[in-house]
Amino acid sequence: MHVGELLGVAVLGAGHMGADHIRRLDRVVSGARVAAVADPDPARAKEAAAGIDGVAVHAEAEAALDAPGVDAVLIASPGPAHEEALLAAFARGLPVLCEKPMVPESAGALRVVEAEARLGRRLAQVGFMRRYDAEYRQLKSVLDSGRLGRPLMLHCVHRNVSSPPGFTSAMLVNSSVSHEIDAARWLLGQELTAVTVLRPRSSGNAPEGLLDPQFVLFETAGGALVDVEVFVNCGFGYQVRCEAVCEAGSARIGEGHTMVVTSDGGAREEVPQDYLVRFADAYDREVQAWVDATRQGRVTGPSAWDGYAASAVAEAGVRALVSGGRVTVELAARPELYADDGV
Ligand SMILES: NC(=O)C1=CN([C@@H]2O[C@H](COP(=O)(O)OP(=O)(O)OC[C@H]3O[C@@H](n4cnc5c(N)ncnc54)[C@H](O)[C@@H]3O)[C@@H](O)[C@H]2O)C=CC1
Ligand SMILES: O=C1[C@@H](O)[C@H](O)[C@@H](O)[C@H](O)[C@H]1O
Repeated sequence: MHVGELLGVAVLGAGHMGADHIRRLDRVVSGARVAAVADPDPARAKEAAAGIDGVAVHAEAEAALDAPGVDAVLIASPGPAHEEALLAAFARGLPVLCEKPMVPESAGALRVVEAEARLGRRLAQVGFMRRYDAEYRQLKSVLDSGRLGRPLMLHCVHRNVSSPPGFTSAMLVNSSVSHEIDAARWLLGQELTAVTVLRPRSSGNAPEGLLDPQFVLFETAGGALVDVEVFVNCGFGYQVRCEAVCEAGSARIGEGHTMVVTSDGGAREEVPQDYLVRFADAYDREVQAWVDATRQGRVTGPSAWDGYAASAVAEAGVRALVSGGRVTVELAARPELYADDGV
């Protein structure tokens, strides 16, 4: 692309997240345009691309990458399709914003890291949008300032109203808790080294056979503990909370984002119903930051290494869920390309 031109983005996957990112690229962020959309479901792709000028609609991801005017890729297909899409983008030298989990299995995530390391330059950013959320950023800056002392524990809550069809017990860890894994690594600046998953009695509102809720406990390289209550069929709202307990104080986020409605002699707090509402501003900032950096030829934000580390920790978590025991996290050697990642 030339200076001043809009960044032409191919969006792979036009489901919940893909359609929302297409709307965002088309109407919210500046400096970009949707150049192509790919989805094996042609009706979804056409509906998401409706009304956008000059967009090419394809059933195949690679055809969208090769469409005229494509300078970059946003991957919003299901996790198992990400590795192939990332490698195809790398083969074309295209910068990528890839929704989490980067690749659900750590072996595939490591292949992506190795492919990018062979290129010798970063092309991928992973969609851990909490790093762009105002409350999370405030928490990070309080922890980084040192005024609360050393962090000892993070207590986290991650609740969804209901899980989508096909959601498995493993996905509570490798899809939902992948956000807490990245947030904890980023907030604490420490790797997560071991995982234990406890399984209380499943909610009667969870689909048959789904282990929901779960209680996940991480140990960190610096001796802190991170606990996460994950409950994806809580039925009442989308709640994401995090409290950092430090040597000289604590800081808590996730109580906001509610509207208080007063009527009929009472007051009622309304809770957002999904992530598209709770994290709307974070997604906007994430995609704007990606577009801005990409237009300047830079790659910022969570890296492929962060994506790999999250997958390796989540994989240990799934093993802990199955075994009921404590599982240690094994990470590969970090390539030089990611030496400055901050964790
Ligand atoms: N950052 C966040 O908070 C969130 C991230 N996600 C992530 O976004 C991704 C997509 O999730 P959803 O939109 O909820 O799923 P979805 O099921 O609503 O949509 C996925 C779409 O991808 C299409 N698809 C399947 N294989 C494909 C391929 N090879 N190439 C292109 N398109 C393909 C499907 O036909 C479908 O339209 C996942 O990685 C998920 O983990 C999802 C929800 C929130
Ligand atoms: O990433 C997300 C979904 O894939 C996941 O299924 C949800 O549990 C999370 O809340 C959402 O942010």
